[in-house]
Amino acid sequence: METQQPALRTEALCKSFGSLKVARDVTIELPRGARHALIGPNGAGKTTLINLITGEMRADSGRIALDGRDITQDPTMARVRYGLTRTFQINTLFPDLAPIEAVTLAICERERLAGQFWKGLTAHREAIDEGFEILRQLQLAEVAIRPTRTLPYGQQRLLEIALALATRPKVLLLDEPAAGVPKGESAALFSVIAALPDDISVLFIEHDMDIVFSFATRIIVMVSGGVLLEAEPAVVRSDPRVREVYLGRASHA
Ligand SMILES: Nc1ncnc2c1ncn2[C@@H]1O[C@H](COP(=O)(O)OP(=O)(O)OP(=O)(O)O)[C@@H](O)[C@H]1O
Repeated sequence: METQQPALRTEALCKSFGSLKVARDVTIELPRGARHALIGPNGAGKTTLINLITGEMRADSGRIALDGRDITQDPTMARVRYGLTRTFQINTLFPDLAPIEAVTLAICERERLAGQFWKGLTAHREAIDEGFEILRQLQLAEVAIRPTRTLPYGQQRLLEIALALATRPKVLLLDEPAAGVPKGESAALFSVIAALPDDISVLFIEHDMDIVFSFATRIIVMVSGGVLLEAEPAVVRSDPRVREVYLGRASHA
């Protein structure tokens, strides 16, 4: 369900490295429940935009609002507390922990950061129950107690999303969530992402156009640090500028 207040809005974000402009007046909106893809050729500025939104990189100018709250000046950890979470292109998991251990730890960390010091077995029980519920959402319940290193890579990527969900995000930024996953398994991974609850808005970077056009409800096309077009998949597919700079050039984004 979309409401008037977007879950995330950036306004005229700019960032330069010396003379190289990597973000040019980037204004985007993510409505509640969005499943938006961010695409563009290599070096277009997609990961940079995610870094600017999370606060890992500071914009030279522009504003960012999460659920109407201006977070432009807030550090990354505060943004996570307000509900803005990301995943990375590379695997950042602990190989010897089981998924339920990793997710439960992430939940306990969230509670600690929120200033609620959990005491006693009941509280831990609640964290474990919540952890199982998250793993169930990501179809990982059956492998909950296996060491992470023994899981197929696609399930490891889902576990990274599970850890992100442990922060209770309103907005989830996924930087190539299927990177490294065999092509035949990406669609299954994206169906799980698409089926996340509607109160989580998702922006994902993905190079595989079949996946993008199957799972994105809208597509933001970036070129040279700027937004070329933001539209529904059918409009993006038939836009001559997109074909020229991007789709017609190569299968790799
Ligand atoms: N810390 C940095 N210092 C200097 N230049 C940088 C830095 N980070 C990114 N860049 C440059 O900014 C531009 C955008 O990079 P970015 O990684 O955001 O592109 P991308 O669209 O995510 O590319 P890819 O699809 O290859 O991941 C590139 O020219 C890159 O070399």
